[in-house]
Amino acid sequence: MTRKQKPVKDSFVIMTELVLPNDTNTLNNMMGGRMMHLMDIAAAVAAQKHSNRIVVTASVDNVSFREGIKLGSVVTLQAQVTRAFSSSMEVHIDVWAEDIPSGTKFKSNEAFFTFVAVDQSGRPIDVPEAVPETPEEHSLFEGALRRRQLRLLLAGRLKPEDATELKSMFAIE
Ligand SMILES: CCCCCCCCCCCCCCCC(=O)SCCNC(=O)CCNC(=O)[C@H](O)C(C)(C)COP(=O)(O)OP(=O)(O)OC[C@H]1O[C@@H](n2cnc3c(N)ncnc32)[C@H](O)[C@@H]1OP(=O)(O)O
Repeated sequence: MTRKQKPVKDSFVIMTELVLPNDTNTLNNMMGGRMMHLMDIAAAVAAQKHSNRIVVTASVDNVSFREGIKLGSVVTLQAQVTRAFSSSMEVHIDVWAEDIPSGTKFKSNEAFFTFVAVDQSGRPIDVPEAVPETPEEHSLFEGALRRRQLRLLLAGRLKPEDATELKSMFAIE
């Protein structure tokens, strides 16, 4: 049976939040854990839109915090599936922080999340293929295999000798 295909853009999610006092530390900057919570939700909704299934977070790649986000800032999260494998989907997320009174805006975070679509019993279930269309979507799609091998290697789920895509990056002619 041929697998259903869906354009990656159909999974696009945009979420806007205001940084409130409960979200901040004693320096009045947004707490990292609160940011990761928002990122998890936005990325999960993108994976749900692609799969039309319940999804669980399987892994989160490196998340770095470049600059503090002040109380009262507006945070905008943009998430989209980059590639689907069998039951898993990689989601790319960009986060922007904006201080509206001063008119300043900067990109505060970027990350890749992996979600797995599951059935009612929590067992992994196949998802549609994700089809990239724009040059940026193609670039994220191509890199997804390499990133998948790296995260599965680090999770002890892939043997180094099977990480062919990764090895090809370091192959010496
Ligand atoms: C009806 C109402 C709907 C609800 C409407 C409301 C929704 C409103 C939206 C809000 C949404 C919030 C969403 C929060 C989402 C959580 O926070 S969920 C809580 C945190 N996460 C968990 O509890 C997950 C716990 N882990 C597990 O359940 C299992 O390990 C997993 C992830 C299902 C994998 O199960 P497994 O038995 O190891 O399966 P296995 O066949 O070996 O692997 C399956 C796939 O997982 C991949 N995988 C496994 N481990 C990893 C890893 N470490 N890294 C990357 N990929 C991995 C495999 O590569 C494989 O991929 P494919 O080759 O199939 O593409």
